[in-house]
Amino acid sequence: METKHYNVFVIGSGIAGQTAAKACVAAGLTVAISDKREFGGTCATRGCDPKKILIQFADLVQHSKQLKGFGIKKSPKINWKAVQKFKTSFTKPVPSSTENNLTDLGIDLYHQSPKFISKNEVMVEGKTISADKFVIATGYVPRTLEFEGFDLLKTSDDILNLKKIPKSAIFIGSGYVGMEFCYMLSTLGCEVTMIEINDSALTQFDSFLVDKLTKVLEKNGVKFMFSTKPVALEKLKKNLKLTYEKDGKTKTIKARKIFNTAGRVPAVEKLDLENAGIKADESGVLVNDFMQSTSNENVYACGDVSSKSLPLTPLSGLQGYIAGHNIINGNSKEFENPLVPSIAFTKPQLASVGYSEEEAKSRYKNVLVYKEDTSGWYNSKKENANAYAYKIIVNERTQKIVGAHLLSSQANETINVLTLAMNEGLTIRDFKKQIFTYPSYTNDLKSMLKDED
Ligand SMILES: Cc1cc2nc3c(=O)[nH]c(=O)nc-3n(C[C@H](O)[C@H](O)[C@H](O)COP(=O)(O)OP(=O)(O)OC[C@H]3O[C@@H](n4cnc5c(N)ncnc54)[C@H](O)[C@@H]3O)c2cc1C
Ligand SMILES: NC(=O)c1ccc[n+]([C@@H]2O[C@H](COP(=O)([O-])OP(=O)(O)OC[C@H]3O[C@@H](n4cnc5c(N)ncnc54)[C@H](O)[C@@H]3O)[C@@H](O)[C@H]2O)c1
Repeated sequence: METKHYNVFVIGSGIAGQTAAKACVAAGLTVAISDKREFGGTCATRGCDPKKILIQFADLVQHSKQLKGFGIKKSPKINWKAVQKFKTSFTKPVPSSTENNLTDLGIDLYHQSPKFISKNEVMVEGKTISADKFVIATGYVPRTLEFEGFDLLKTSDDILNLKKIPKSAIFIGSGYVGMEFCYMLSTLGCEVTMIEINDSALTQFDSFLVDKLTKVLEKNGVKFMFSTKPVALEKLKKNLKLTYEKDGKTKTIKARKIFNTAGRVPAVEKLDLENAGIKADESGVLVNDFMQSTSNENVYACGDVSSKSLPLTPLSGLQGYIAGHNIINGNSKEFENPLVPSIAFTKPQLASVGYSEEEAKSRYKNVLVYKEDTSGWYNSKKENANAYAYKIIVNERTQKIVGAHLLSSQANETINVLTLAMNEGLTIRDFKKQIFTYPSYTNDLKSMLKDED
């Protein structure tokens, strides 16, 4: 049987795997990448990028709905087929351009899931491959829900490729994926029900703001069913029927489409990690601060699949860079948990960076909590916005911001300004000295940090 050797064998061609592979090949190492799906990873082909393209059309409709009666006569009619064509013009070229780019750099490509057969060997495409170092960068896959008929559930991949807006849809799980797409479909005319096992949506965000966002989506027509457990799914002629349990009762609900948005888990199943002594749990492949497996020193893991991930694109890229650096130079760069802003792309958007109020209060002796419903402010009123609010947390002793939570139509941009202020250690006074454009949402941030004196 054919055997080949590389210095570095990377599994997964998303941002994490590509970043590690490119660094290694640039340093003169022999490198290969394998992927069992199209090359390019989740973000560019079936995640962040196509999602934002589709959601901007919902934003347009939502914005025009807000201004109906103030000069807008009719909401724009969306040609979904054309929208899909536009989106596909971004996603379709990704696999071939990624493959061409990697090949041009001198990286060998494999198109299958490799399986570890020993500590330093995998089997892929019928070949035994040995490598000095392996990089596992396989990302996340949707969580499998263990109930009868679960295989009828669709995932975010299917939402992104919908041929038409369904008449009705049920989402199971109100995290980032569920909330973004339930906002999109409900705005574009779909009758949406959200089923969530927890007692609220987006539990990783501030509840003062999540409650407001939930109310906005309810106004959009979304029916939220919290503390509800799906237990079985059945196909009818036109619809799907979901059986669920709530308050000790078992009931059913029907819809044209039912989406599994109940979270994503590390993609390690197919790799036979045990043959290489690589340890993984529900957090992913267990790694130390050098992104190196804690149980096999020949192996690094980065991006969503690593146990140190916060599953977001910028962090996955950073971890890929650190893994690559440490393979080339020996373990010398540590992953230091940077401040990571995150955002749910609804309208209004919900963004967050740093500590929650509870975390800040447990960490610092005295904290100042700036919190307000700002729907009466000019920026909100001028677009007849459906909600505008914030919570900013400051360490009273240092007068520095330690957490910021924003609900606004521009939160995806303004959260970055606060991230910069936090990273640079600006005090409230320093921040308020800045001159920003007017009238802008960034300028509002200064008013949110009210003067104490
Ligand atoms: C719908 C959606 C929207 C998102 N929106 C955002 C957003 O707005 N902002 C943001 O920051 N993040 C967003 N994310 C998260 C973001 O996409 C991920 O954090 C990021 O893509 C992770 O990069 P990665 O390189 O670690 O993994 P991925 O990009 O997932 O790459 C992993 C690759 O490994 C391959 N693979 C898996 N198993 C195997 C195997 N056994 N053998 C070979 N190859 C394998 C996969 O096919 C894939 O190509 C979103 C995710 C989803 C699903
Ligand atoms: N805008 C963004 O940055 C963005 C967008 C999409 C995804 N992502 C990344 O992808 C990751 C995964 O996102 P996600 O939305 O898939 O997961 P998530 O973990 O954010 O949300 C999953 C939700 O499903 C619920 N749930 C779990 N099991 C359930 C069940 N049996 N029945 C009903 N509800 C159930 C959970 O309580 C939770 O509210 C996120 O952590 C995020 O980092 C980011």
